[in-house]
Amino acid sequence: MPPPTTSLDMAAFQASSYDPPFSQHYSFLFSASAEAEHSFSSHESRVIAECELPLIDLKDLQCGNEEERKDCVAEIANASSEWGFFQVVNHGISTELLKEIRREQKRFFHRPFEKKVGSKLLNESYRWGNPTATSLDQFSWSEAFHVPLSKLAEEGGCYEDEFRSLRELMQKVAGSMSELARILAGVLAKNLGCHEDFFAKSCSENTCFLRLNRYPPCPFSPETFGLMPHTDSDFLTILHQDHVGGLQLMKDSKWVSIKPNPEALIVNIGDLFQAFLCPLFIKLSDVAWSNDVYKSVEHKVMTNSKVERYSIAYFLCPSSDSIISSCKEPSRYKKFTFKEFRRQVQEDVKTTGYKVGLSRFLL
Ligand SMILES: C=C1C[C@]23C[C@@]1(O)CC[C@H]2[C@@]12CC[C@H](O)[C@@](C)(C(=O)O1)[C@H]2[C@@H]3C(=O)O
Ligand SMILES: O=C(O)CCC(=O)C(=O)O
Ligand SMILES: [Fe+2]
Repeated sequence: MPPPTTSLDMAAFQASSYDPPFSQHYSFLFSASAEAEHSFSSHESRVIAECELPLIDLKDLQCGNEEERKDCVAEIANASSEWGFFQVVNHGISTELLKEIRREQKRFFHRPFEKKVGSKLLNESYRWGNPTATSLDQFSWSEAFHVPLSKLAEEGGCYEDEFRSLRELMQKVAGSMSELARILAGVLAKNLGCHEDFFAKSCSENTCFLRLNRYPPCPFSPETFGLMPHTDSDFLTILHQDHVGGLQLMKDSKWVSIKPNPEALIVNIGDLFQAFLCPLFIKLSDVAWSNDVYKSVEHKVMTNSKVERYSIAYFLCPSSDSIISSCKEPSRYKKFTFKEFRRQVQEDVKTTGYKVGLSRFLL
């Protein structure tokens, strides 16, 4: 069936009972006129290069000799500065567990839409589309459960019996990803002259999130975003994408797509690590450094018209009152807390339709 091009055709597009009603609620975004006006050229995504992210084998980090360990640390630090992204194998999370949670995630998202949006499933963490979108490039053709880990631990946290297994799997995956994030953040912090356990202390189970993403097939322009371009509002993200593909990152001012690798987990630097400046009182070396050593890089997800896509993301976040960057020399950013950062992001998304992020806090 050719993709519908007018709002009339759109109504004919039969979404499944579990798909969010994107067409009905956002028809004004997809009507022919809106589409004609919207120049997708700014996010030209037709012919783009596919890249292999830097692939880092973590076995050298834990059981390699000193030389291999140092090489592994250097690979992690270099990729975080040059790409802002890398992928890791021998990360300690079993492929079987990741396959199992994708099965349960699919079963969970395939519940009727009304059930997902109406009930308190996963503590009202459900979100879909983008209610403030006024144009296609502010819209995300996806649905997600953005779950605070603190809620995952709560007994009886609005889980229906038939999804107890999903909750248990989420706890297992969150636990493993937390451990991996702590190790990687420790390596990156130490490379900045900071205590290795700085993040273990400022990011606890109560401040981090696990996000389940589903990207339904999209029958409209192949340039519709599954998730609009953004940088992550955290220190570090650990991401498992399934075999479908669609994730792209900005590299040398061009979008490049990231080839799915079922054995690997993707790691990307968030805004907070880019702005991070080790509090001087625990700076362990006189390394001359400032912020922006590691790069929080813009990325997006593109839809496809054929198959749904799933991903699961772990966000390493500090407590709301954590100070991210002091304005002491040589910081490029004024002093701000995570709470101020998130509030500014939400205000910008509401008023402009886009996240502005770190540039709001430049000195
Ligand atoms: C890490 C995150 C940043 C984000 C919320 C999220 O937890 C995952 C998606 C991100 C995104 C992408 C589109 C928008 O820019 C945004 C405001 C949103 O609604 O989801 C950002 C979020 C953010 O920066 O807070
Ligand atoms: O689904 C993906 O591959 C990326 C998701 C993402 O960027 C996010 O949840 O912040
Ligand atoms: Fe992201």
